[in-house]
Amino acid sequence: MDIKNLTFSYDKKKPFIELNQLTIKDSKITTIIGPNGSGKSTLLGLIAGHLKAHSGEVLLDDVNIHQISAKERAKKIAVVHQQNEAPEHYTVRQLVKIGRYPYRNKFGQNEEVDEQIIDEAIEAASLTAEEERFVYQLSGGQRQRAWLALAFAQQSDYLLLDEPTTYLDLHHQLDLLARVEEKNKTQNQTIVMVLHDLNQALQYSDEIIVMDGGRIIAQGEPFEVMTPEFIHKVFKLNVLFFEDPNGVKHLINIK
Ligand SMILES: Nc1ncnc2c1ncn2[C@@H]1O[C@H](COP(=O)(O)OP(=O)(O)OP(=O)(O)O)[C@@H](O)[C@H]1O
Repeated sequence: MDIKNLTFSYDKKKPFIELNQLTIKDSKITTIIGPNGSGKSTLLGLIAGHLKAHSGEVLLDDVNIHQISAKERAKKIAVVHQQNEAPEHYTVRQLVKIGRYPYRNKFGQNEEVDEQIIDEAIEAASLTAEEERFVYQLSGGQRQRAWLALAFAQQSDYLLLDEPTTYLDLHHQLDLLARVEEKNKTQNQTIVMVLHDLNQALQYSDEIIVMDGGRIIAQGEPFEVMTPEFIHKVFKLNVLFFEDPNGVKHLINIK
């Protein structure tokens, strides 16, 4: 995915997002970090094709994203938002089935294949025991995983996740990230996610994009980009690296 000369603003007077050039690497996990209001969700909305740039373009295989029909786009890009409104009285399975709609055509659909893909998506999100429950009956964490299962069922090239761990306890945060990582590793799905937790960004990403004031101020491998000096500059945090007994480095906050 390539982004060229992109500008976007919520109020027409002054561009908020201004990006000259950005390439999202295929089959990698890219995480967007940055302070509140820096434009992370807006960038994700532009990449997803939910927002229209004022100038410039988002290219998928050299085709402008807005020239791709909504149905074709849904085969290429799946999005899980921070808050997702489930249709009332849908069971988990019915919700996940929505992920197969883009594959319907005038000849119908191969129901058997679809059912198998839905089974796998529900399994990958660890919701098999919940599949006949109504979505409104689920806990916040289970609900988030139901949306993830829907996105898995889309079998898209790209999976975009906007702060997917926000409503989850730590165990479920790590569980969700592990499931996403598994999809990336086993199916080469390109992942673009927004995370607030800097350690999670460090541990789960191949590439980091740092935003501030609507611009990308750094991009690269996590440990190259996220130095204590840089984190202090962007997030006004005093941090240092701590190496755990397994040799994994973590950022810790100091006074
Ligand atoms: N629908 C909207 N209409 C008008 N302004 C908006 C809209 N959505 C976001 N903004 C503004 O655009 C700016 C960037 O918002 P955005 O949600 O992209 O930031 P973010 O980096 O994702 O923030 P956070 O970390 O708080 O989620 C903010 O100043 C916000 O108030």
